[in-house]
Amino acid sequence: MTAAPRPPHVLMPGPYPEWDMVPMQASYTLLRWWEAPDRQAFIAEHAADIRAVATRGELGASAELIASLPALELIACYGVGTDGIDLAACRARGIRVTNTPDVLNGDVADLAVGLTLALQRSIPAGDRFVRSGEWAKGPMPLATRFFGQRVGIAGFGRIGSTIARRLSGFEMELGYFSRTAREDSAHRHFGSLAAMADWCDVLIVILPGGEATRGIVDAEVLQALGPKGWLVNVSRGTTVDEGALLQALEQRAIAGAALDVFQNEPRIDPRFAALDNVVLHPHHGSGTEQTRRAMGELVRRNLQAHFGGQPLVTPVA
Ligand SMILES: NC(=O)c1ccc[n+]([C@@H]2O[C@H](COP(=O)([O-])OP(=O)(O)OC[C@H]3O[C@@H](n4cnc5c(N)ncnc54)[C@H](O)[C@@H]3O)[C@@H](O)[C@H]2O)c1
Ligand SMILES: O=C(O)[C@H](O)CO
Repeated sequence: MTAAPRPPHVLMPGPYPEWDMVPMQASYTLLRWWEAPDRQAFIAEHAADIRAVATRGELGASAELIASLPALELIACYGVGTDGIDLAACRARGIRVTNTPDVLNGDVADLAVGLTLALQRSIPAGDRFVRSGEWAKGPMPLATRFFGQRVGIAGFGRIGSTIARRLSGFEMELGYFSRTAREDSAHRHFGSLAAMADWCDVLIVILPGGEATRGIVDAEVLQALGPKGWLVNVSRGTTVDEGALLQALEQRAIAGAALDVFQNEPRIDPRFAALDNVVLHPHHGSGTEQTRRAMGELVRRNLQAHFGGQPLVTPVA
């Protein structure tokens, strides 16, 4: 009697929600790397068997990890941003990569709009004002009107265009920054981020991370945004020059910022917490149960397609 084939070995740098772990465990030999006391020894022990890595956006897959896995065929990312995965190393070896696009557009767009509202209408500050009893001493300072502003969206892809659709209900004048103008959009196109920052009241950043966009929101862009301008970043911490941003916030060279993403997450620069012109959020753009379930399902469909010899559902490479 021939032995049943072994379920493919899948390395997980970090866990997924239980509702994903249970079905994945039933189909694959899951290697729980985050639980290994000696991570290097763990890889050395299992490297020859590992055919897939099921990672998360913030955990990625480094060139070093990829090089240490000779049997690797697929990296499936739970998240749309693949800047943490060394795509060049994957392409060089024909390793396929998948992500979870589209299913999270609505949630990330909602958060971008919510953060902008929270920032300009001082919603977290209002909550603190009521809780602390300050209200009994007098009214809260006036906030800034949200509707009817000029909003510039940097990165006009799946999520950026969803943000634009959400904002059209708030009577905004919209512009977007991208390398080429989109024929399917009537909004104002900017080929220069600084020019858009100069034009808009609110700059929402939803570009991919990675080398091409590193520090693209720099001191010049912040200066163009100016003391009445607001920054909202739901992209990656790397797209903003954080030193320049902290200085601009501390000196009120911009009005304020709402940030879902930071450099050095989750141990962010403590200077942010001392500011009263920021709204801070823990990288939770897609963080609803509905969307996380859809993301997990898409990861599993990609793994299933790969090991079933079918075309990948959402390939990146
Ligand atoms: N905060 C969160 O929790 C969260 C959640 C999901 C996605 N994200 C981030 O949002 C990013 C965008 O996601 P998406 O699905 O909309 O991606 P997308 O690929 O559909 O859109 C990105 C857009 O940016 C443009 N672009 C890329 N490089 C550029 C450059 N150098 N200059 C100008 N434009 C450039 C692309 O042409 C594209 O139109 C992801 O890569 C991820 O980093 C964050
Ligand atoms: O890119 C994404 O989907 C989120 O930021 C999580 O990595």
